[in-house]
Amino acid sequence: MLDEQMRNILQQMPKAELHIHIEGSLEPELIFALAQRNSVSLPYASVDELRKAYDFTDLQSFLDIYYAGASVLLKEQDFYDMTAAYLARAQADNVRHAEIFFDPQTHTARGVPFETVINGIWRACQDSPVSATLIMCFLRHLSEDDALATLDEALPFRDKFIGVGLDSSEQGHPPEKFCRVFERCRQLGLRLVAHAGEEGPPAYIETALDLLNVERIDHGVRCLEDAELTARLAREQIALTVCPLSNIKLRVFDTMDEHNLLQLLDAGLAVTVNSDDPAYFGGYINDNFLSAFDSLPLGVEHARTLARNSFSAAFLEGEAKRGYLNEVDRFFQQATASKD
Ligand SMILES: Nc1ncnc2[nH]cnc12
Ligand SMILES: [Zn+2]
Repeated sequence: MLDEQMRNILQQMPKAELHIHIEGSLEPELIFALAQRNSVSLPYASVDELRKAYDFTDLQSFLDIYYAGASVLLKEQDFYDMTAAYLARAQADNVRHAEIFFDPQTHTARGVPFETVINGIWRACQDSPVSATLIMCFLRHLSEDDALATLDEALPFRDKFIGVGLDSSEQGHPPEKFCRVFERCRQLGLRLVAHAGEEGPPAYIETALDLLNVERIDHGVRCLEDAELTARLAREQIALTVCPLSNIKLRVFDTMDEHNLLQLLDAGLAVTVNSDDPAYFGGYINDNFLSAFDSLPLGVEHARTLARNSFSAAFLEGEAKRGYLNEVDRFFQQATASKD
């Protein structure tokens, strides 16, 4: 059991969230409200029935329901409301900065214009006291040509997103499928990340680094299966955006006691803790911290490291980054002062 002081530290420490799919923050209540507002019919009779369907066996079983949930998003205001709800929840968890993924192809394939998606999400970010930037993800189960066409559609809005990522079904869709589009993005000065080593093998982490030139790996927990790769990730301080509750819900690990978060930290990796798809996986970022610290032998020093890592790995300007890191250091000085 976590003691009161540790709970308070985890909840109150300033933190950045670097792995959150905005469509994965769509709570069942909002799905039903938007379905009614937009006259979309859902294959579930009630919020409770929908929630009961959140019993996943792997990544694909989740993605099927996640894409169905996103079908209620049609108007710019829908994207605004979803993003505003996430940012309010993040603020309550003392998130100071969020780098938010969005999946435009999920919406443009249904006939929703790209500008509707990005303008709604972006406007909510502008209106929030939480610092928030956007990372556009390409769906890896679709073709690279589709990703290239999406990039073309996105370019008129280049000032509204800072980077690109790669998500959706990992197995059978290796990073190298997207070499050309990532190279174009690199030349455009976009920051690069990719999901790798969630369900896919450690080799996908290597190719994401070497062939896509990504700067951070989303998930990456399977890296420990390859000692050389682990040593490289530690040496180069490549950040891993780990999502503990997601990994349990999608059965990457059977239970939180078996999660490898502590081994990753002990290997000297630049680990961060994040929520992934909080509406589907049983909690927001603080729930992820609380659950992991409750089940694993992690203490105050680990919390400090994870809070610092979240800002160090963020795509922030030097001065802003130093400001947040100082805030973390002051927080931990005060939080631990009473014990000295
Ligand atoms: N955990 C995850 N892995 C891959 N694609 C995703 N899209 C939303 N959540 C995802
Ligand atoms: Zn993810």
